[in-house]
Amino acid sequence: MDWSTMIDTLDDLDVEGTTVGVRVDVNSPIDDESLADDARLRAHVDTLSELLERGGRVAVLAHQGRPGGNDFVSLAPHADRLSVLLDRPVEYVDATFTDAAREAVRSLDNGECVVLENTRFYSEEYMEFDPERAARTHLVEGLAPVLDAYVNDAFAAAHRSQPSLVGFPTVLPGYAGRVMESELDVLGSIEATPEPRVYVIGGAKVPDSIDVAWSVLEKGLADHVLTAGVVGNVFLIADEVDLGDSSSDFIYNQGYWDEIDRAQDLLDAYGDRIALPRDVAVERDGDRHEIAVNALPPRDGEAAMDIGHSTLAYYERILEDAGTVILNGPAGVFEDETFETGTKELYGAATSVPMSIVGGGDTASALRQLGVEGFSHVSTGGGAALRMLTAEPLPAVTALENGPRAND
Ligand SMILES: Nc1ncnc2c1ncn2[C@@H]1O[C@H](COP(=O)(O)OP(=O)(O)O)[C@@H](O)[C@H]1O
Ligand SMILES: O=C(OP(=O)(O)O)[C@H](O)COP(=O)(O)O
Repeated sequence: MDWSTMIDTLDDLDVEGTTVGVRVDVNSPIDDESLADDARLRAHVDTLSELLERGGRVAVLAHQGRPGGNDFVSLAPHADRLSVLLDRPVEYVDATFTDAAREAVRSLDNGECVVLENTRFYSEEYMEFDPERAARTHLVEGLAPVLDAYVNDAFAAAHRSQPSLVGFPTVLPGYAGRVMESELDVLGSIEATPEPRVYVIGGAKVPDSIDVAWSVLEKGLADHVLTAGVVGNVFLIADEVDLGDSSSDFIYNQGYWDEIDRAQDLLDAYGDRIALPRDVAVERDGDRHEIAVNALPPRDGEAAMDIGHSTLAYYERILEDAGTVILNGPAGVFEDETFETGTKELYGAATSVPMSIVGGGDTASALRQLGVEGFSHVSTGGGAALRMLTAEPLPAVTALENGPRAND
């Protein structure tokens, strides 16, 4: 699809003196209420600097974390960091669509920037709506009247149909920011990538990963799907492997128990193209200990924290023949040195595939931490990149396509 004829970009926006709501994705790892990684903020510097240098009045909108999570914090640290990255004052306002927020936006001068509060502090933002309904939420009805235009640079959240992503472009002229633009350029033509095509699904967002696996297997886009991380554990349980109580409780407590049935259905339908871990790593006596799947369950209290070396050898053989590999989600709890091996080696092997595309906030942070480099493209998005690489439309992009344009 040539998206560029359907969506305006910053090249089409008359910026000077215009008040622009800019949706970014700065959802970042948080350590004790502070930013543990600023890569997602740095990604948006080009878009924000350009708008400010061209005399725009910028109100930044973004989410951080999910309700109930330890990373569900205010955007105050993000505003502080943006101020350093943009080399200009960035005011933080602890409101999103109230009088205080509107007043802060109205009082912006050309070249000034304000960061509004975490959009998900407001409950409707964590729901999915069609764009017309999203346009009637408190957030959009409250804030849109003080904005002249809307820029979506939040490619990493573009697979969500939430008010800040699909509501604003329904009522305001919408534009793709520079991050959105480059991601759509690179990821827009999965069918043109070399085959065989391998999808690696790891990490912890199990429902999203299973959606993607269904889609790429059903459409014949994937020759192989390699499972790892919590996703791999869910598939092992679906394959009737006894992973022990610790891993099972973790999956249950995350609310992913029903995903086991979906994984089972997927294995029934496409089992010949889905690869499951052959061994897992647990912590035993303070060290890494690998257990073959046929020797499971582990001891009481031990959880599957990484894929083991036998799995790595198996997956690396599949990658040797791949034309394209698309990866999202760490293979294990990479934050702990004991369990970084699976992610480091699997992702390292993927860099030798002719076309290698990686996505995901935690994944990108893991790769930086582990010093793994050399991919064809590192996307700012995980779920969004995977969704795009299933050739499915992204709701936030569709909303930009269908919404009003300045020259309508
Ligand atoms: N076996 C595992 N058990 C528990 N957590 C895991 C396991 N494997 C990976 N994870 C966790 O998955 C998280 C990242 O997953 P996810 O958010 O899906 O990635 P991304 O942000 O790249 O899409 C990391 O915090 C990592 O610790
Ligand atoms: O981090 C994100 O996605 P990712 O983990 O797929 O990279 C985005 O900020 C979307 O967040 P969400 O998955 O809580 O909607």
